[in-house]
Amino acid sequence: MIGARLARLGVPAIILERRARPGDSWRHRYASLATHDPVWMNHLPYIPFPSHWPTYFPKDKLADWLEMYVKVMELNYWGGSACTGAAYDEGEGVWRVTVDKGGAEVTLRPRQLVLATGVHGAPFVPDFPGAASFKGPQVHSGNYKGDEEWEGLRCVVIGSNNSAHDICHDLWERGALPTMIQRTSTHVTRSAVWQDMYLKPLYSEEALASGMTTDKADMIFASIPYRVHAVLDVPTYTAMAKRDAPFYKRLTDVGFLLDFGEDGSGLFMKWLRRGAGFYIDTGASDLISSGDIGLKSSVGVDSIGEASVKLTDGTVLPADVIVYATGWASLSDSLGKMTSPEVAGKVGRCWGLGSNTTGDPGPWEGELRNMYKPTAQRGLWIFGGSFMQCRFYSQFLALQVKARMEGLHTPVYGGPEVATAN
Ligand SMILES: NC(=O)C1=CN([C@@H]2O[C@H](COP(=O)(O)OP(=O)(O)OC[C@H]3O[C@@H](n4cnc5c(N)ncnc54)[C@H](OP(=O)(O)O)[C@@H]3O)[C@@H](O)[C@H]2O)C=CC1
Ligand SMILES: O=C(O)C(=O)Cc1c[nH]c2ccccc12
Repeated sequence: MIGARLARLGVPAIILERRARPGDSWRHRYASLATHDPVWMNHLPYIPFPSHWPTYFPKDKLADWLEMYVKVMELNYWGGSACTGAAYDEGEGVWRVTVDKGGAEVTLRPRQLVLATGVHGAPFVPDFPGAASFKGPQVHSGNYKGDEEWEGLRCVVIGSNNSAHDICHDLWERGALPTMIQRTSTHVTRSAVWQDMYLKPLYSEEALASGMTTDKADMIFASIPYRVHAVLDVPTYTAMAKRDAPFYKRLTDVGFLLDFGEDGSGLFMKWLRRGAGFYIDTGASDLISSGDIGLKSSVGVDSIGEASVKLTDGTVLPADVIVYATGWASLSDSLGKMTSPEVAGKVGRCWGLGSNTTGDPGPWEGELRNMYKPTAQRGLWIFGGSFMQCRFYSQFLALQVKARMEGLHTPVYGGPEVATAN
C-alpha cells in the first residue's frame, strides 16, 4: 500500500520482497488461513475488491489480488530480493541498502527507507528444556502448513491467541487431536458480533447503502483520539459480553481464561497496546467449549520429553506433535537485525501507546510509537498494521516522504527534534 501511494505521488520507490511473487507471504501459510475481519475493512487504496467477494476471504484469493495489484498499479516490485543490511550515512543523508537479488548482491542508495515487514518480528519459540529430545514434529505457527498427515495424532498447541485458535481449528478439521495450552487470559471477540455491534456504521453493506465510503469511514474511525477511543469502546464491549453471555459462559465453564482488556475496552485497544492477546472468533471457541479442542489453562510449559509435554502444574501430556503458537519477536528486533542495534536502540519501541497495561509500558505516547511518522533515525520510517490502518496511514507516510523529496519541512507534534528535522 505504501508503494502504491508513493507511486501515485510520483516518488520513485523500489519494493523489496524476499519471496518470489507478490502475495507469496500469504500463499505459503496454512490453507484455512482467512481474514477474520470483514471485506469492507480490508480494501486496498485505489482499487476496491469486487462487490461479489465474500465477507471473509481466504489467503490465496488475497495473494492473487496483491499480485494483480502490483501489475496494474505499475509498482516497481523486486521479488526474490532479500534486504541483507541497511546502514545510514549521516553525512550524505543516504542509506546503503544491500540486497540479495536472486543470488546477486545489489547495493541501493535511497534517501528514505521504509520498514514495512509487519507489526511483529521473526517467529518466537521459547527455549523449553528437553525440546531437542522430542521425537515428533515441532513447528512454529508461522511455518505451520496444515497439509501434514497428522490425522489421529495428539497435537499440543502452545499459546492461546489468534494463531493458536486458528491452528487448533485447522487441526481438528483434519482429524488431528489438538490441545491448547493457555498460560494467561485471552480476549475473544466474535467476528460476526463485532461486525454487527461495532463496525456496522462504518464498514458494512448497510453503511455503503447509507452513503458511507471507505475513505469517510477511515477518517471517522481515525479521528477518535486513542485516549478517548478506549473509553468509548467500553460500553460496546460490555453490551457484547451481555448479549453473548451464554457463549462466554460455555467457554469459561471449560476453564478458558477470558478477558476484555484491563479496562474492558476490548479488541481494538488490545491490538493497539500489544499487537497481540486476542482471538477474533471464527468458530474455534465453540470447539473449545464442546471439548473438541482440548484445553489446559492457567499453566505454562515446564519441559518437553521424547513424546510428551510437561506442564507447570505437573501434568504430563502425551504428544505426537508440538505447535508453537507463541507469537513473534518485536519489530525493534527486526530493525536491529536490518540496520544495527544502535539504530534500533535510538528509535526505541515500535507500536503500543504507552497505556501502562500489560505489554505496553508507559509513558503515555498518544499515538502508536514510531509508526507512520518520523523516527529518531533520519530517513527511517516504520509502516504496518491492519489493512484498515495501512490504507489510511499510508497516505500520510507517503506525503511525508514526498515532502522530504521536495525539500519541505513537516514537523510532527511531540516528536523528538532530531526526528522532525529530517
Ligand atoms: N487470520 C488472521 O487474521 C490471523 C491473524 N493473526 C494476528 O497475528 C498477531 C499475532 O497473533 P499470535 O501469533 O496468536 O501471537 P500472540 O502474541 O497474540 O500470542 C502468543 C501466545 O503464545 C503464548 N506464549 C508465549 N510464550 C509462551 C511460553 N513461554 N509459554 C506458554 N505460552 C507462551 C502467549 O501467552 P501469554 O499471553 O501468557 O504471554 C500467547 O497466548 C495478532 O495480531 C493476530 O490477530 C494471527 C493468526 C491469524
Ligand atoms: O486494526 C483493527 O481495526 C483491529 O481492531 C484489529 C484487527 C482487525 N483486523 C486484524 C487483523 C489482524 C490483526 C489485528 C486486526
